[in-house]
Amino acid sequence: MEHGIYYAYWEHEWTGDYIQYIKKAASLGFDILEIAAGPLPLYSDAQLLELRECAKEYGVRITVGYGPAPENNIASSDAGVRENALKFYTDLFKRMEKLHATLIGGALYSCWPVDYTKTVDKKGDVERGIEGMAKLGKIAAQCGINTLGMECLNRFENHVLNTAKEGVDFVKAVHQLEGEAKNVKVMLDTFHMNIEEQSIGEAIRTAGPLLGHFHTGECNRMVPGEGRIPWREIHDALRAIQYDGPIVMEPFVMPGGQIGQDIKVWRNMIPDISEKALDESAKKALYFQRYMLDYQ
Ligand SMILES: O=C(CO)[C@@H](O)[C@H](O)[C@H](O)CO
Ligand SMILES: [Mn+2]
Repeated sequence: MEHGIYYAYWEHEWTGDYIQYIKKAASLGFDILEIAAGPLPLYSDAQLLELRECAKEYGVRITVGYGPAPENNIASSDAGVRENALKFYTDLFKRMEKLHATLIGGALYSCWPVDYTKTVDKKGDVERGIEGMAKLGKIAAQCGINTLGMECLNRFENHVLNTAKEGVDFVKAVHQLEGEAKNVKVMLDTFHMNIEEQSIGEAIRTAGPLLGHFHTGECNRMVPGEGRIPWREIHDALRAIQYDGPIVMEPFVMPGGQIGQDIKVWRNMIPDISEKALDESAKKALYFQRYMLDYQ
């Protein structure tokens, strides 16, 4: 199985020197580096090529994560915003094709984190989300993107998909609407499942063959192995459904910047947050994750 890490572990902003993080991921033994989509629209073709070649040289696969800004909400009740989102993703998918990146995950069906000072229209957001993802899936397929992970998030961050069951119903509705959008898949994250699911193992089994991407982290978003997430149960469920997609750890252990604000980290989660300590902790977590989750 391929194991990865989200670059944001080391950062305070939704951007960074991805070349440096490809090298770091490789040196720590990861197969995948997940990057944030946000900065990619500002990259020149030369920069995209440089990133692609660096990943190739270091044997690291690039996957993409995105917490959509409100103006890129494909399910907005405002038709102008939906139009803008369609343009944004169409351009992003072309950039991903240049990067040879075939997977993107997150709340692509909505925006993130949701502004709950406004009244929520769940039914409307789900319906417009299905229509939007049917369009995006088809466009992404033309760019060689085989996975658009519909991340099921906890209630405090989004209201559209909170459970694996909601994710499955949503994805099936997208497939029914657009046969060429089979790349729209369910994405689960152990941190969110811990809050919303009655059984984490059952949630994974519910997603079954529709599961396309998987994030890991402890209940408080520390690296895998430092908390009380039921890793054995997860192993058994992933084996039962024969999941062979990526497993990307997404730890957040430091406050500060937009990342600290969006993830709501208000304290150092570990005593030493030096780069060296973070690297060692990631390496140990990778060893733990391979040991716990790889199955025969
Ligand atoms: O789990 C989460 C958010 O809680 C992430 O996967 C998020 O969607 C991503 O950080 C956006 O880049
Ligand atoms: Mn996640």
